[in-house]
Formats: sequence, C-alpha cells, structure tokens
Amino acid sequence: MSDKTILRALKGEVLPTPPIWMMRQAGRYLPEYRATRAQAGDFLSLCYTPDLAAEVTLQPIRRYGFDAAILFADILLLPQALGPKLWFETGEGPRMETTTTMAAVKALKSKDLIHETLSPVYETVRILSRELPRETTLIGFAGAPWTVATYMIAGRGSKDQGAAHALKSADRETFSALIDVITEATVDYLSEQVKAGAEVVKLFDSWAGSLKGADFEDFAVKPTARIIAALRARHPGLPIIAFPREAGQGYIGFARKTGADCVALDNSVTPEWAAAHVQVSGCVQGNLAPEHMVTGGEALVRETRKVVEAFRNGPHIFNLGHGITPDADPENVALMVQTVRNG
Ligand SMILES: Cc1c2[nH]c(c1CCC(=O)O)Cc1[nH]c(c(CCC(=O)O)c1C)Cc1[nH]c(c(CCC(=O)O)c1C)Cc1[nH]c(c(C)c1CCC(=O)O)C2
Repeated sequence: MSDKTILRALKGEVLPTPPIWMMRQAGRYLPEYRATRAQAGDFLSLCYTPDLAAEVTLQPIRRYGFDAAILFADILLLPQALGPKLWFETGEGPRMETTTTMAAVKALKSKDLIHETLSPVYETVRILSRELPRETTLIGFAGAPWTVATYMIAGRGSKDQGAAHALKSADRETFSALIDVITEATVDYLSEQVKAGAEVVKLFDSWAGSLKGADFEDFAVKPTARIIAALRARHPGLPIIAFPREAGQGYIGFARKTGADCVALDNSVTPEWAAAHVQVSGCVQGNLAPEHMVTGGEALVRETRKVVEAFRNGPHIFNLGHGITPDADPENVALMVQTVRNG
C-alpha cells in the first residue's frame, strides 16, 4: 500500500493526524505567487505555461509541506477548449462567450479536439509528477458539469446562477445537451490528467447548492456519477473527491450515489453534523472557514482543533471549506498547519 497519507485516508484509513492541503493554496495571498504571475503576464498565460504553472503549484508545498499539491489550472479551461472565448477582467473575474441555444451547443468542438488547447495542462502534470516530494500526492481536477455550465450560459460568474436556472426551465433540451457535452469532455480531460500523473482527481461543483430537489439529483448527482463511473472504467481504483459545495442535506448519501471516495465539505455545515451524517459513510475533506486565514489568532487555533476533533474517529483530510482569499496572511496558514500537526 502507498505510504502517502492522502491516499490512505481516501481508502478509508483513520490516521492519528489528518493529512492537510488547502483549496487555492497557490494564490494571490503568497508573494511568490504574485511574482510568478507577474512574470507570466496574466492569469491564463500562467495556466498555459507549464514551467510557471508547475512553479506556482510547488510554492505552497515548499512553504508549508502540504500533503497534497493541486494542479494549477482553472475549471474554465475545459469550456474554453470547447470553443467559447474566455478572458479575465481585472478585479472582476471571468468572462466567457455564452452558449445558450441548441445551435451554439452543436457548434462546440468535438471532445477529441480539446487536447489541442489543454495539452500544456497535461505537461504541467508531467513536470509535477517528476518534481514533487515523494510523500506529496498530486491532485488533478475539473469543474463539475453544472458549475461549468453556469459560466458557459451566463458568460460570467453570478450570485444566484439565474441565467442557467432560466435556461434549465425554458429550454430543457438545450440545457441537458450542454450538460452532456461537458460531462463527456470532462471524462477525457481528467483521464488525460491521470495518464500524465495525477494520482487523485477532484470535481468542483461550486454552485451545487443552488440546485434543489430533483434538479440536485439530475444535475449535481447524475453527471458526477457518470464521470466517476467512466473514469473508474478507464482507471480502476482511481481515488475521486467530489465537492458539491453548499449541498447541505444533499451531502448525505452523496458519496454512495456518485461513487466518490471522499466528499469535500464547505463550512456552512458544522463538523459535528458532518461527522454524524456524512463521515459515517466514508472519507470527508474540510472544513475550516477560510476567514480564519485572514483573522488568525486564538479563534483560528480553537476552530482548527474543533474540526480535527470532530472528525477524529473516521477518515478525514483537513482543508478549508472554500478557497483561501487574497487578503489572507501566510502566517495564519502556517499556524493552521502547525495546529493540525502538533495539536
Ligand atoms: C468557480 C471556480 C473557478 N475556478 C475554480 C472554481 C471552483 C472552485 C471555487 O469555487 O473556488 C477552481 C480553481 N481555480 C484555481 C484553481 C487552482 C488550484 C488551487 O490552488 O486550488 C482551482 C482548483 C486557480 C485560480 N483561479 C482564479 C485565480 C485568481 C487569478 C489571479 O491570479 O488573478 C486562481 C489562483 C481565477 C478565477 N477562476 C474562477 C473564478 C470565479 C475566478 C475569479 C475569482 C478570483 O479572482 O478569485 C472560476
């Protein structure tokens, strides 16, 4: 069996100290990230320049010795590879050419052509699998179809994913066709990451929480289950983490319904509740509020211990409940890591 702690936790082992990594661990809160990003020019150039993308992936590993490195890329690279233009407005976020009609869905590139755009990402993975310390696990990722579709339909981020919900009710056929295209392309994209050296993959469904009732089953659970089944057929035993953010009650049974080995939890659920209702059926990841990386101090130490304590009796990977923010203090991250590892 591998001695990598993350892989052991994903197989269900209960470890005396939980392995730890952090969403957005390579990011603007780190001065060394800002320097490399400046060298790249802009965010997308950083994503598509393998040496620099590998460099920023390694930075938080050198600084904190996290147990996992997550490939530096973005969930919007896959839809970009399907054809729509993508750019980032400084200080605002992503913008994308919209896909809202059946004609536009049909005009998306065939999934066999995505690798022309995405091959630098696979090269980043190859560099990382050579350069990472032997105890560090390499995580690949993609957005889950619903979350990716919300950006493709609205052409940008939105608080309530209104445009995607509107298309889902007004033109179910187009909406479902788009979900299917993304689902199939995601399988090929993640499969290439695994072939290049990713040891675990994670599906980010950041907007899963806005899907209610049958929609949650149809567009969060089912596409995730399809991707996982297809990946497992190609890569038996591949460990997979699913993050249906803000799923609430939807976290219960999510691993069983989708085949995920681990469910990542946001911090809108308490660790005590999640231990009782979600961790009972397998490994969980999470879920310290990212705000503590800004505020630090005794509250950080107390809440970190609470998370560790609540999940102590089952398989657990320590993480934040969402990505670390640019205003975080790198010293607070060090304090969190020290608290998890030394109590
Ligand atoms: C919704 C989403 C996106 N991207 C991602 C999600 C899902 C997770 C989540 O909910 O946060 C996922 C993502 N984005 C990034 C990673 C890299 C790996 C990691 O360190 O976690 C991952 C896993 C880098 C990034 N992706 C982005 C940055 C900041 C870009 C910069 O350097 O200016 C980073 C480090 C940009 C991005 N990318 C996206 C948005 C909305 C933004 C702008 C918001 C922001 O500025 O923080 C889309």
